[in-house]
Amino acid sequence: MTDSRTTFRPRRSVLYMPSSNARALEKAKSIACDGIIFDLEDAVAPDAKPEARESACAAVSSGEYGRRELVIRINGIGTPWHDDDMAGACAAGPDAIAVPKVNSAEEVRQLVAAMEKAGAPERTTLWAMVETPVAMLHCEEIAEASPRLSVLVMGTNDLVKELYAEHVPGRQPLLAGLGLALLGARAAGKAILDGVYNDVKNVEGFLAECEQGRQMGFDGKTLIHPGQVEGANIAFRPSDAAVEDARGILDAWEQGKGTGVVTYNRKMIENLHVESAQRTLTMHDAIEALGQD
Ligand SMILES: CC(C)(COP(=O)(O)OP(=O)(O)OC[C@H]1O[C@@H](n2cnc3c(N)ncnc32)[C@H](O)[C@@H]1OP(=O)(O)O)[C@@H](O)C(=O)NCCC(=O)NCCSC(=O)C[C@H](O)C(=O)O
Ligand SMILES: [Mg+2]
Repeated sequence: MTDSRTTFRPRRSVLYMPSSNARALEKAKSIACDGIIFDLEDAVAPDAKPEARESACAAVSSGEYGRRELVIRINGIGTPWHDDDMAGACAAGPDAIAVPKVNSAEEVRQLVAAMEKAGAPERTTLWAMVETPVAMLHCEEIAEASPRLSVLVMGTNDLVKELYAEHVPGRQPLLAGLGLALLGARAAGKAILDGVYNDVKNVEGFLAECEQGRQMGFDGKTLIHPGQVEGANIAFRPSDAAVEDARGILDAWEQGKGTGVVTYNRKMIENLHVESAQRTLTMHDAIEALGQD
């Protein structure tokens, strides 16, 4: 269904919002994020869950969020709200349904079967949140369990909790998990989003984490506050220099046609660099087509 190697949808900035927060739901219509996750899980108190579910489904059906990718994060398998959330989300037909704490390929297949049984539209994909040690150790099989699964999402708060680790600059305690999840997603040809940065007032720390996430290979970052959107949009788009380099590489390759290896800016260029350059330009064009930033 979706293969991040052959299709590209910008997911630089994907903003969570509590679906119980009417002001946030309204504000998000004008926030320049690539995607919105209407949360029914951790950001919503148990008493508020039924009303939040209705609000999230109404928001998705409203057509008022423009070109943004709309995702409903339902409560996890085994919780008292899961079945009603799944039924409501499938009827609303968002771009995707995100499910927290997915731990195995079997759970992915169970979720996809539930989506089919509930009549989710074909275009609604599954996003699996990976946020436990057991998920880190099974990311490849989770990612490849179904063509309907399009995106893995890091849940770094839960992962820190489960590891008895700490949130520190540079995220050393999380690097093994982040790396395993990236390997699993890419091996299966799926997109993968980095986790959230909790300190909403710490711009420097946030931007450093965006930079790290992009360097590692994440497609974008999940966010918790509107103030984080612009930084993520810039960090995860190809820079002007990267676009110029990509064009230069393609030109140099074209001129040296048939030689198998050329140089550009004194550096060796082989077919693999040409493929990377093409990906950079595909990303650039897709972001330009959004008509913002
Ligand atoms: C973190 C917040 C609680 C901060 O809230 P607040 O102090 O009210 O922020 P501001 O006063 O600066 O808000 C300014 C305006 O922006 C709107 N706003 C705030 N956050 C959002 C948002 N996420 N989406 C849309 N709009 C938002 C406010 O309503 C203000 O609007 P206005 O009054 O009209 O000017 C808060 O930002 C927040 O609740 N964030 C989301 C929290 C959330 O969704 N958490 C769950 C997901 S994170 C997670 O669990 C990941 C994973 O599972 C893991 O394990 O890591
Ligand atoms: Mg979580």
